[in-house]
Amino acid sequence: MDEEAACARALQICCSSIFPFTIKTAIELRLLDVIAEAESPAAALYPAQIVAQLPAAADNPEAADMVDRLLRLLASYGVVTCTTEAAGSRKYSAAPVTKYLVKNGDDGASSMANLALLHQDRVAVATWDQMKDSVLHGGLPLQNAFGMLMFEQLGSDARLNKVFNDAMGGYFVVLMKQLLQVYQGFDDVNVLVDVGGNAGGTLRMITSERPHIRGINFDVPHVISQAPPIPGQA
Ligand SMILES: C[S@@+](CC[C@H](N)C(=O)[O-])C[C@H]1O[C@@H](n2cnc3c(N)ncnc32)[C@H](O)[C@@H]1O
Repeated sequence: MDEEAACARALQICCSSIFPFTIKTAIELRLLDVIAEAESPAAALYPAQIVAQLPAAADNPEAADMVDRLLRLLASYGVVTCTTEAAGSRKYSAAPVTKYLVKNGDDGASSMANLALLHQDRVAVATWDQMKDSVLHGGLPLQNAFGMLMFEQLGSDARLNKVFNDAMGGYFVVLMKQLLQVYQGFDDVNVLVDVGGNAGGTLRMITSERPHIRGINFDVPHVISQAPPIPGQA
């Protein structure tokens, strides 16, 4: 790596927290949903067209300009595709990654968007802030920040519990769909216990594909009390 590349890399590293918070903002504003739902997959939208379609009305006259800047950054990471016209205006369209990050895709649960919201949640940010003191003085960062372990914290904070369960309930669908297409190991299983199975989504997918299996979801009370029943299971 030459000196100029090393310097540019160091600058990128120092600014790297900007990207996950831009993703969080794009997901919260549903920018990616608007882009992904454009008339055809190849359709590209100007920032002003995207802002006009946001579920929450924007009264900031600079909203389109800000969205343009957010999306330029996301385009540099391949989250969306950016095309620049001769006059300098930019248009945005979906990239292969976009569908995994929309909240309202064809299959609402098949999204990793809620995982990004969990990892960029204010509790996560406050936890990372404790990392240095954890290294120097011991204790887990979350425990040092909030005085309790993660699953105790989830049991005492209904908002955070929902953020966590929504995150678990989205990304695994994407992964399990792919796994169930290739994995044959469930064929000879009669009873399957998912320890730490959260709301039972993984078990639901497995037992609907392999109906001969009796599934038992095992998790902590504040998760099980919110978990929907699994059709066909006792
Ligand atoms: C990282 S999540 C994984 C969820 C799910 N298996 C998945 O892959 O999406 C860990 C799960 O373990 C559960 N858990 C934590 N401590 C537990 C305990 N002592 N007994 C049962 N479940 C527990 C949590 O409530 C949470 O749902």
